[in-house]
Amino acid sequence: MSSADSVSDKQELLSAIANDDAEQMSIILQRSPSCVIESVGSALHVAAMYGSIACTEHLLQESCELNCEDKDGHTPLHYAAVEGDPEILQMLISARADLYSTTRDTRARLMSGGLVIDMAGGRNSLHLAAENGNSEAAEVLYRACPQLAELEDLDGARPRDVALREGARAATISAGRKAVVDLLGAEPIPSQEELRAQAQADVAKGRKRLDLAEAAQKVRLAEEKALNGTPADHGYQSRWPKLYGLQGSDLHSLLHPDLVAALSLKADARREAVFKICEEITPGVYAFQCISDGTAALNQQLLEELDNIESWAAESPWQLSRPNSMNRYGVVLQDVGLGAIAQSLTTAVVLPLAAALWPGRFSDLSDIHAFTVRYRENEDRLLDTHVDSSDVTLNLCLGGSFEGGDVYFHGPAGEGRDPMTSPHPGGPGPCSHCRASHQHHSGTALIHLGNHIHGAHQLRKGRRTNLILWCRAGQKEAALPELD
Ligand SMILES: O=C(O)CCC(=O)C(=O)O
Ligand SMILES: [Fe+2]
Repeated sequence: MSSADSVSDKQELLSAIANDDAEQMSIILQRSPSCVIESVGSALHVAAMYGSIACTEHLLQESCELNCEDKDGHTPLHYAAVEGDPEILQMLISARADLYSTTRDTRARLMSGGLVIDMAGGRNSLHLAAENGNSEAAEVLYRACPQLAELEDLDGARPRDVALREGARAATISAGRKAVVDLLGAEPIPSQEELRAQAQADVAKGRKRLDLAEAAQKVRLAEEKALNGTPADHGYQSRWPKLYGLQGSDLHSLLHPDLVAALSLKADARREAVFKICEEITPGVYAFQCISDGTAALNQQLLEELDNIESWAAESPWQLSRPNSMNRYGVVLQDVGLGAIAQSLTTAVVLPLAAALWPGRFSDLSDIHAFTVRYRENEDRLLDTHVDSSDVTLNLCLGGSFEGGDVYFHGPAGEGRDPMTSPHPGGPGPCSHCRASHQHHSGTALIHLGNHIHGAHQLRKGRRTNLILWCRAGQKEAALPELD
């Protein structure tokens, strides 16, 4: 199957399941039996997530793999518990889904579409129903297996504790969580302050575990990359050598004059000027002209340099690795020796803009993951709905000639019921969760918070390359996020 087929099959499969059209779903699955949605998992995951009864029934009759895991280790039963549809849960339980399967500690580091950035590990489906205040779902699970209520997650919390602690993050405990708490035990409920302190401690513990795992992973990767070296270490001749040592001060002559003028002002005046040059396309997402178009503009140079590296790499034993699992045709800037650009752009543009747009929130953005994404026919052509593993993301269009491929934004994760787990139904057609979309042009950029749910529509024609900077605060303790 060509990658173009797989893109449209994936889209059609999603739409069919979202509409609970079992007949259409089965036609697509017959045509592309291995059609999976990378950010979600199998067709059964999607059916569980959308509460699609006919599709779930059909898949179970076809004896699909009941306990298969998505790439973060979640089973369809987990999805059903998070979404809270009691009927779907009952169907999965009757089909003998594994009730004891638990979540892994998950950090959506690799642009995975999906759940919150740090997810506590060791949670069973009753924990997940409790966490989300899905009382009917909790009841179905508890009746099927009372033992689940006694099991602890990796932070030592049982499902009832999770409902209480999650509830403590909001001003008042929701009716759903309260019903779960009452269902799962009669012991006295600790005060809001105590619960909040426990929730805070759990978040800190979980973050520490994930930080350690991630640090170990970083060391392994850095060792691998050091062995591999950069293209220059292997005799690569650069097309634009100046790019490799680019400093913040060099950028001033390369960025759009209005941006440079705004950023050179002091605090209040800067804030005012920043709001003038940034268009807020939906609350918290801003578009602005970052680089003036023209020949030999910074974005053009970078594009040419990356193309040059790629052509050279094709003929060389040097290994070009890709940025993450959702981007098969991009490049990590650091790997090719271009880390200085990311550093300079962050210091000269991202940090001052973020400080002006989200006052008091960012004083440090020193942890940077910079990479490109490229879409074109017969390669990747879209990006599934996801959140970034960043505090702030800069997305700069380097150029190319293309049609389509707009970026769309749902709401921020954790706000209301915007479906972090739900993929976009496909194409730029109506999507009830979409709040805005942005058409890229060479030199324009978006700046947004990493946890704003978003994705990229399918590119219809041509080729587009964007530079993405995922910027995070160094080691600063982040506050417990408010829920509800
Ligand atoms: O523009 C794109 O294709 C990628 C969009 C994205 O994921 C982002 O802005 O973080
Ligand atoms: Fe993104």
